[in-house]
Amino acid sequence: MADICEKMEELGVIPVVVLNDVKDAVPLAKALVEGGIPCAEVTFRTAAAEESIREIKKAYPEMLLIAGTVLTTEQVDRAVAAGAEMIVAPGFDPEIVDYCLEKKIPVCPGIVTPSELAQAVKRGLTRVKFFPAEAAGGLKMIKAMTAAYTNVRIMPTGGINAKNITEYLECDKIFCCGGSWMVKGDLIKAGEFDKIKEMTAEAKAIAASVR
Ligand SMILES: O=C(O)C(=O)C[C@H](O)[C@H](O)COP(=O)(O)O
Repeated sequence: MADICEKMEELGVIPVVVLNDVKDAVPLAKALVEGGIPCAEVTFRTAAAEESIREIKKAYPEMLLIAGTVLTTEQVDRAVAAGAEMIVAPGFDPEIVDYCLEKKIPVCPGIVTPSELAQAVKRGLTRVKFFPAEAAGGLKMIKAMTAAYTNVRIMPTGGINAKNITEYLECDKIFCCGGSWMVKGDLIKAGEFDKIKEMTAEAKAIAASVR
């Protein structure tokens, strides 16, 4: 878990991807790698997620692949078997978190409130996702909450973009940010992988300028 979180911190930005068609998986991965962010959180919002992770892992074994929107333990197993190295979810589901901890699968659940954060801390987690970040109080909320839970660092996701990511990354309570702005569904659908590469490189440059 520590190695993966370290990698995430180095990257600064985790692209959150929704893939509707497996054929887009490798071109998208290529754009991310060439743009300088060899990482993707592939969300289990679509049926293509599992196979997409498998295809990307085959083509780019060095990429850090995270499974997102994992809502069942069955999806945990499928994601890991396909090559995902970490499980992420939008919310805190004790069943999924405990399942991952028991199987020693790195897990980064979503939290929004101190009560949810307390559940994570109780289980020994020191890295959590804060989702939906902007809608749930953004940086102000993160700073207030982590003042009480000093050992925890946060990955805000939801509403983060090239304009507001700098202020998030400047906060030492934040280890990285998740976001979909550089891998938007319409760009993938239109096959605009050059544009994705360009926006990924821009995201990478912003993160590098802060860290
Ligand atoms: O599905 C998950 O595991 C999530 O936590 C949700 C995603 O991370 C956000 O939907 C990305 O948010 P945007 O960058 O605003 O598009």
